[in-house]
Amino acid sequence: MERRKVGILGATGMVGQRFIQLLSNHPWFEIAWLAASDRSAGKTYGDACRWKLDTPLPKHIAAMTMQPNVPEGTVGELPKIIFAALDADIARELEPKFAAVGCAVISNSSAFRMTPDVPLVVPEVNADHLALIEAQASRRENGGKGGYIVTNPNCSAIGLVMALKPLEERFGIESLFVSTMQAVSGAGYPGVPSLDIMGNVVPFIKNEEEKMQEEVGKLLGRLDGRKIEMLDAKVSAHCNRVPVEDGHTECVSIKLRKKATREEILAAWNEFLPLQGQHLPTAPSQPVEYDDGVDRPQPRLDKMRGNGMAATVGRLRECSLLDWKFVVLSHNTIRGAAGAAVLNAEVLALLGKLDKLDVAVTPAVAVMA
Ligand SMILES: NC(=O)C1=CN([C@@H]2O[C@H](COP(=O)(O)OP(=O)(O)OC[C@H]3O[C@@H](n4cnc5c(N)ncnc54)[C@H](OP(=O)(O)O)[C@@H]3O)[C@@H](O)[C@H]2O)C=CC1
Ligand SMILES: N[C@@H](CC(=O)OP(=O)(O)O)C(=O)O
Repeated sequence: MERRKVGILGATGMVGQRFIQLLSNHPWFEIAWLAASDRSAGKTYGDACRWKLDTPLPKHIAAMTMQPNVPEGTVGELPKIIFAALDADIARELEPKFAAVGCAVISNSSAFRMTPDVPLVVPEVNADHLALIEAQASRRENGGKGGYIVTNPNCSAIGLVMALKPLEERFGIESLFVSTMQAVSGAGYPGVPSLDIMGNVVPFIKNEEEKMQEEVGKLLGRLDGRKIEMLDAKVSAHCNRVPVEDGHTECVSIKLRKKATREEILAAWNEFLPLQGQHLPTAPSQPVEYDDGVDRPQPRLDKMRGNGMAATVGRLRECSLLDWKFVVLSHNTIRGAAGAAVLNAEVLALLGKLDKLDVAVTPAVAVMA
């Protein structure tokens, strides 16, 4: 099968680098276009990026020239699929420009997650919400070229909803309380100053608690025609930054609508295999893995389960305030960001939603300075 050409916007950042890592040998997608800020445009990727991952930067990627961060002016053809890893303010300005020329914009940013006609998707949880793309087709600013924006959630919300979805399906969720311990890579590069985080815990991450609370409502909400009915449950989040490199850990207490035994809850997680048989390259075979070790999950030991795409759950026990409590861990830049977006793109490919894009941009004739 010929691989589809893709671009990465924000390619030099922490999430952008994960995109490079996950897409360099992807069987369905081929990296053909890279862009970041104006500071990077015109440089080779190798010169523009401070590569921070523990696998080598592929030589052919290091040699690629960074393109301008707008659809116009690309040297050569603009790919129809753009993975975006930009700060929210920049994403708000740039992502619609790519959708308007007919690209599928697979975004990591929070800019449009709560926009009613933009799907906010974790494929194992709510792939049906991708139908909202059709609602975007009628937007005037999308220019009738079939372009659209699809988003994945906040990195802490992703691990949480993976653990919650099987419980919501079988027992219903009335309320929950979650307290996070979030890795420093979640703040991008260079991120939190070392003197603030070494030997310390910072009990504040800007807008994080609000995002977690509202995104859980949309992710576990019900698609009703062209809108999402939010989940009717109370969600309260405390978010903390801890001196961990990668992997967000979350302590959850939950009240269910229907009583459930420990065995029923474990079965719900174990039997949660919504993508089984779809053969998606990035999908973990067991999306929610329960570990019955007394002191698991731990970021150093468990973040790479399912190639960094599984959520590991442990320490299920009764809660004296609500019904049950447990711990969930997921890799924040893989499952929580780039891997989530790649999996969204794989589902879009499977659904044929990458086939009708009509990208028409006049390529620049001159090679950039
Ligand atoms: N890190 C994480 O765990 C997660 C991050 N996200 C989200 O993903 C997005 C990216 O995060 P992250 O990779 O950590 O951030 P970084 O700060 O590490 O990277 C930011 C990227 O944006 C580029 N950029 C900066 N300014 C502009 C501009 N004006 N135009 C175009 N590109 C620009 C940078 O390019 P340059 O090198 O040229 O400056 C760089 O490629 C954010 O929205 C973040 O909230 C989502 C989930 C998890
Ligand atoms: N704020 C998250 C990462 C992130 O970028 O989240 P969002 O995609 O919602 O902006 C963290 O610090 O760990």
